[in-house]
This record gives sequence, C-alpha cells and structure tokens, in this order.
Amino acid sequence: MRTVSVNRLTAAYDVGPPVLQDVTVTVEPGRMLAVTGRSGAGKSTLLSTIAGLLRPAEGTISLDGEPLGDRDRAVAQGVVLVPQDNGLATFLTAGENVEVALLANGRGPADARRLTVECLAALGLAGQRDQLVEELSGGQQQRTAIARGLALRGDVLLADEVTSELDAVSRQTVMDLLRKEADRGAAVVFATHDPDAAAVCDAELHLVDGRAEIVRSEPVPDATVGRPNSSATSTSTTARA
Ligand SMILES: Nc1ncnc2c1ncn2[C@@H]1O[C@H](COP(=O)(O)OP(=O)(O)OP(=O)(O)O)[C@@H](O)[C@H]1O
Repeated sequence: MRTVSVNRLTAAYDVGPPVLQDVTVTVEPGRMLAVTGRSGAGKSTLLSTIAGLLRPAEGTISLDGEPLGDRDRAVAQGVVLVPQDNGLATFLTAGENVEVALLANGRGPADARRLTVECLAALGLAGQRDQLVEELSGGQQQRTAIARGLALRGDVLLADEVTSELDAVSRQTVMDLLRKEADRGAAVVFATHDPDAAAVCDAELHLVDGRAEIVRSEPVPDATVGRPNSSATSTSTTARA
C-alpha cells in the first residue's frame, strides 16, 4: 500500500491561468481525505493530476517517494480513479463494465466474474448486472462506476463526487465501502460538495480558487452521513491524512 504525497503542486490546462496553486497534502494508507470547495475550485483537477491524467506544471506527486508518471503508469502503480462523469461504456451492461476493467487489469476470467458479482451486490446492483448502462438511472450508473473502482482493489482510490446522485441510504453505503477500502489499506481521496460525507473522512483539504485554504487533519468526532456536520478546521496547508 502506498502513501500519496502531493508537494507544492501547481496545475494548469493548455489555456488559462493555473487551476491549482501550491497545493501540498499527504494521504497515508488506511486514511480518507475529503477534498472540498465550491464548483470550479479545482477538486477534479487535483484528482485528475493524482491519477496521472494531467501533468503537474510545478511541484511533484509521488507514491511512496516514487514519482508518479502518466496515466498508464499510474494505473500500473495501483491508482484507481472513479471519475465525476462515471466513465462507463453505455453500450455495455453494468456487469460487463466491471468485468472488462478487471480483465484489462490482469485478473483471470473466473476471478473477474466473482469480483464483479461481489462488488455489484455490495452496491445494491445484483439485479442490474445484465442491464445496459444506458438503461440505468443516474444513481445506478454512479454506483456501477463505484463498483468498478472498488473491484480494482487499488492502492490509491480517487473518488470524484461519487455520491452526488445518490439517496441517503445509498450514500451511507458508499461511504461505508470507501471506509472499507481505507481499512483494506488504500489511500482514499474523495472529492465532494457534501459536508456530511466530508465529515466522515479522516481529514479535509478545502480548495478556494485552486489554493488549499483550510485543512482539517483529524477526524470529526461521531461524524455520520446524514447528520449535521460540525467539521473542525485549522490553518495548516498540509494534511497528514
Ligand atoms: N479540460 C479543461 N480545460 C480547461 N479548463 C478546465 C478543464 N477542466 C476544468 N477546467 C477549469 O479548471 C477549473 C477547476 O475545475 P474543476 O473541474 O477541477 O473544479 P471542481 O472543483 O471539480 O468543480 P465541480 O465541483 O463543479 O466539479 C475551472 O475553472 C474549470 O473551468
């Protein structure tokens, strides 16, 4: 399992000013970091950069001290991304989406089938396995993407607003599953607008216009999804999550 170290990261797209500036954060195995901030603050950009989809303009990202490469290398390093737009192939079934990802990841067919069944069931989608993604509801699609991300058993799990279309019960299920991933030893980075979901994470990195402005580095006592949030904050820009 690997520690993610983001050190003085500045990131920019081809056009426009930097979207992230001087962001520093560490996520250790077994911990969950919430990345919060208003729409456009840079949450997805941070996750994309950790995923290897966007190269840092300045600063570094490393896994256990090993520099992160491009997306292919990040995949080989065990970095799993559940993207905001879910990234599913709509012309495949829910089961095929999960299974194909596992086969591409080097799992044998029997193992891929077993994990697919297990992970879809964990997300309450046992009955949707043979249904085309384009026929699923938005929330079911989101849960399928999470099932795929969990099935890959990454060392690092990047979950980009994966509870945005879910009802309270499903949201709680997903947060429990993300916690299980952390308990398995993964470093979990979870971008969210939801203060309750952020509060059940071990630390919180808050982005304002691409700068890390507020960081909570300790869990919120007794935090539960669905209850009012009472997140603590500090002024440090480094979270040892
Ligand atoms: N592919 C892109 N090319 C150019 N600019 C982009 C691209 N993707 C995002 N941006 C810009 O980067 C900034 C940060 O966007 P990002 O998607 O990271 O924010 P976010 O915090 O995830 O927002 P949201 O909560 O709405 O998903 C925004 O100003 C956005 O317009």
